[in-house]
Amino acid sequence: MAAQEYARPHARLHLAGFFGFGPAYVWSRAPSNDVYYDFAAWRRLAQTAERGLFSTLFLGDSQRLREHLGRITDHSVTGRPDQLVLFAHLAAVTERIGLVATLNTTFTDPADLARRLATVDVLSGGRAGWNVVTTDNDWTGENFRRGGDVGHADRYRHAAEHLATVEALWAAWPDGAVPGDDTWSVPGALERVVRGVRRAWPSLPPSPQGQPVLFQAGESPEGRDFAARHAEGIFSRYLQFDAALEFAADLRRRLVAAGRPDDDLRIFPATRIVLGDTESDAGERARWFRDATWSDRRVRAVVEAVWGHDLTDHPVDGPLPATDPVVATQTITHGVVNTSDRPLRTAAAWRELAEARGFTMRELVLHLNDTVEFVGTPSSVADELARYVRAGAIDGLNLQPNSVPDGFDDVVDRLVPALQDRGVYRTAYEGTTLRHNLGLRPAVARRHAGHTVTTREESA
Ligand SMILES: Cc1cc2nc3c(=O)[nH]c(=O)nc-3n(C[C@H](O)[C@H](O)[C@H](O)COP(=O)(O)O)c2cc1C
Repeated sequence: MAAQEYARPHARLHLAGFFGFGPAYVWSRAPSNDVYYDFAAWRRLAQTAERGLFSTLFLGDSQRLREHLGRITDHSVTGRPDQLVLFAHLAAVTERIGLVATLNTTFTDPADLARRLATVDVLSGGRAGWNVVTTDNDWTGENFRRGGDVGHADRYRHAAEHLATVEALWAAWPDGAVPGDDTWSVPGALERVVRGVRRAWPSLPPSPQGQPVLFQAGESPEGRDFAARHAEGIFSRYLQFDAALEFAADLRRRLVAAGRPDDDLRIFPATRIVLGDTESDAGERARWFRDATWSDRRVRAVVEAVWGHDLTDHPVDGPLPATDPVVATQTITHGVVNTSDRPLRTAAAWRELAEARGFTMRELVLHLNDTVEFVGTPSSVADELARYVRAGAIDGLNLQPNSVPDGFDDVVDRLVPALQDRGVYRTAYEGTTLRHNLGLRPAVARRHAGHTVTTREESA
């Protein structure tokens, strides 16, 4: 496609330093798992990302250790530091990069979350973001007073109410009002937020970006509509080119239906990038990362999660087990990657696929976990990313480092200059806030003068 034929010939790519929790080379081959709790490693990653003019850091969340066959497992990252505490530290050693935390609306309290997020936003000079998730499992719920699972529709209803309260609290402190100033201390200057029969008061003034930037992650029609109504960014799963284009078009339609401009939201799927001196060098590195990520033990764990019992003696380079899954012990609450609540059906589908394609157990698991990655020379990867961005398929990437703590080095040193040469990447931060650097308008909830502060009429 010639440059002038693109839907957005002048669009620019945003990079986000992302840390997921699936099976990953990054944690399995790091000098030790302790690197996840080592501040020096986080600082190095954050400062490298900022040197590479990344728009933001972006952390996923999981609030409970995972289980496999009834026992705590280390097949995925074990434990995660509290994101806002980590970001408070990282804000002190960075200047411009954004700090987007994934926090759920199902198990948190709005006033508490509003205050903690506003604290990071104010202390970082307006660099905070909130990836609003609903968290869809009861094994996370077990760690919270609210407990258990909440049905899908209820989760989104609850999320809308939670978010409305948080935004009302953020908006209730008048812009420019300073403690000590007469306009601030007079009764009624600070607005009270009424939520049901309860009252809440704001804790902090707004940061230079007004309020944290809102992201959303959830892909059902309800999730997409929630994003179209409230969010300014979305963490998506769609990266195959046509699927990404279709997803973007669907979201733009929903934005317009929600009364917003169709360029009001940034789309960030997650991926990895593997660079090499030649295409074949890059391909070899990608295969090496894949093999290092998918140890025999991890391959077996994916199958065990469906079959429901230990398969230690089953060779991973042979066919799937001939026996059927042990149905009774397998439920979605086990919380291991790829868990299924319909083991017999999943096993039948996997067998059919493996037989049709002649897959061993390992080949099947690799096939099922095959995600779109950008593998090539800096120049070929930059060309491909420019195509995605200019066609309007994506706005940014949640980029997983391939190793810790040096995982962003080659992207920053080799890919970023190639993207800049093509005019598809910034050469300096445009501003000091995350909102400014993502090219966003004021938050949806703050657009209209005299925005609503009261989320529900106070009952008598
Ligand atoms: C790309 C993506 C990333 C997500 N990341 C998280 C996460 O880090 N933590 C979390 O608790 N839930 C996460 N979720 C779960 C969602 O918040 C939501 O509960 C789930 O996707 C079910 O909603 P849906 O049917 O609208 O997709 C993620 C969902 C998607 C699609």
